Amino acid sequence: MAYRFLTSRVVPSSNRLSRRSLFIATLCLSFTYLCYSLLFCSDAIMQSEGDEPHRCLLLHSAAATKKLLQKSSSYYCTPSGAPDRRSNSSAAGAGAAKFGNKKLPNAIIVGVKKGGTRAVLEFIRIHPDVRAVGTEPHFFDRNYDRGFDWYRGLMPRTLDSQITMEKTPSYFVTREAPRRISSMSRNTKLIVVVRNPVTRAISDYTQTLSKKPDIPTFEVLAFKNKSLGLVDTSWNAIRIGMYILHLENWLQYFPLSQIHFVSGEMLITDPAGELARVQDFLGLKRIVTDKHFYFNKTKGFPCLKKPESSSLPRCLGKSKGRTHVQIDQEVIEKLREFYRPYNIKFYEMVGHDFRWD
Ligand SMILES: Nc1ncnc2c1ncn2[C@@H]1O[C@H](COP(=O)(O)OS(=O)(=O)O)[C@@H](OP(=O)(O)O)[C@H]1O
Repeated sequence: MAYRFLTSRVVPSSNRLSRRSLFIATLCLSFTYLCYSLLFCSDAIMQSEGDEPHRCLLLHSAAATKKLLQKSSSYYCTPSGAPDRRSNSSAAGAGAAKFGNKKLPNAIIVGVKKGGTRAVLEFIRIHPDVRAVGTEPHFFDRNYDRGFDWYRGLMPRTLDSQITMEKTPSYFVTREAPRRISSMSRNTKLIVVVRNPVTRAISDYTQTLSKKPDIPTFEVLAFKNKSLGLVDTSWNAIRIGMYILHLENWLQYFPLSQIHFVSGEMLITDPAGELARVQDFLGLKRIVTDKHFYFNKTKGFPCLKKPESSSLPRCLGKSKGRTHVQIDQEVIEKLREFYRPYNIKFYEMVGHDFRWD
């Protein structure tokens, strides 16, 4: 049909060879465009506060809430670049998208920033009994005034048997977050992905530097007085890693048994092992296993073998696994010393030695 259309309208009937060439050229152009669209949208599995915004989604968003809603329900892109409105990729997820109800989350990944929170959410959401918001709602820190109906509206539809999840890493260090979450439900399950606080701080700084190249050096920001070893605990990149202090605040509202700690280091070396424990904690059947992961040598991280019913990308985006800024060994040693007593108290409290020292 297309060939006939072109031959009858565009090219004079006498020139058969050039008509055929024109038709082939049109086909090639369309195919190139299709490939480009696929590549353009295949940059990252996921977006978050720390990630670059999803380019396809930005094209389709206007007002803030609408954008968040679209982003949260649109994680992958269709080949044309239009958002694919699936919150989850599983068949059960697709069913729930039509028939379920929006519910407040049963489980929240509350921290920590740069701990590996995106990896945990993306890995757990391949479970058919889990559905999650793609982006960070920041409800319990920045958007609390919008109310629970607004928050619920961001959630994907779920069947009764499914768990609703979100992740916002800044909750862990937000003073009001534990009280607010417990007022939503005292049964909310909390997941905290923790990582060596020194590496975490460097990761945090590397991310900020990528957005604001003019900031002072890590060393200048980290110390009030370096020769005296006086660390600046008012700098967020340092403060976030004092895990025990933040945890004490959570423990005023939630029992320890309701908080699960994921090792950010083990998440990279043994993602299946960490995910097995997350599934146990959430009361889920162990469906996400080592069969779902492979180690991507180029990326240097575990990636998903195949997001179900999609052939789209399998590794996290470029903002995950950045090359860190080089920091003097002496600075690293001083920070290790600084964190040691906090780490030890944290290990004692949670009953697990994360071996950061
Ligand atoms: N599978 C896989 N792929 C890529 N990256 C992985 C993975 N597992 C854990 N990580 C580590 O996650 C770190 C980013 O943490 P978050 O996702 O919590 O960051 S953020 O707070 O949402 O910005 C990120 O930190 P950096 O390496 O410093 O970039 C990663 O080390």
